[in-house]
Amino acid sequence: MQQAFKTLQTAKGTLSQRGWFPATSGNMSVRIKCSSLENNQPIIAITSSGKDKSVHTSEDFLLVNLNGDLFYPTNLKPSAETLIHTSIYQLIPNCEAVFHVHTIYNNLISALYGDQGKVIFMKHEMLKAFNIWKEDASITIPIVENHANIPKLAEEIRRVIHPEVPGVLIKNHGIYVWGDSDFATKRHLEAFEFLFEYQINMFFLEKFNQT
Ligand SMILES: CSCCC(=O)C(=O)COP(=O)(O)O
Ligand SMILES: [Zn+2]
Repeated sequence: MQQAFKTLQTAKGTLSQRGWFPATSGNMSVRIKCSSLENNQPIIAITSSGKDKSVHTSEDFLLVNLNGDLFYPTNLKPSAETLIHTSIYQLIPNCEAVFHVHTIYNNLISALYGDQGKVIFMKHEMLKAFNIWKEDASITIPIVENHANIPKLAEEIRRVIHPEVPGVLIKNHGIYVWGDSDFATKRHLEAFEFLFEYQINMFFLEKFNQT
């Protein structure tokens, strides 16, 4: 448990320094290795709800099972989006960590391509960060509508995610990213954000050249 909280704290510090958790947005979780805590059922460590992620406190993380039931410490409130995390762990084999951030670039991409329900990136060296090494490499990231109702949003996400692509965009909200370790999840998130920033800059460059 202590190791999981430490892992989350380190990643939270790194990503918050980049401004990827504005206005208390975002949340993170990792799977707990020693799951003997409650009848061997899978357990995740997840961020508390509504915290300033740039500040470290003793109340930043807690433990829930894959039904989202809180069991340690019981005085804290888990992320409002816990159901999205637990859905991803349930559906994606080998998922060990899930990070969610709201950035300007992932919001712009979701707004630009949301109506198509997906955005495709092709022939970028950065696709190797997703272990795609083919000459004609591409990745298709699903985009779902945002819903204030989290069970409805989680259901939308469950409908589109699959093991080949470790992320899903939520329109005008943010991105959920996962991997088979916290290291892989961070690498996937950085690669997605790189591609989004590239695409938005390319979009405006092309517009500028047309004028
Ligand atoms: C301004 S943040 C709105 C809620 C949200 O989308 C989010 O990612 C943070 O929710 P949490 O309960 O995990 O703090
Ligand atoms: Zn969010």
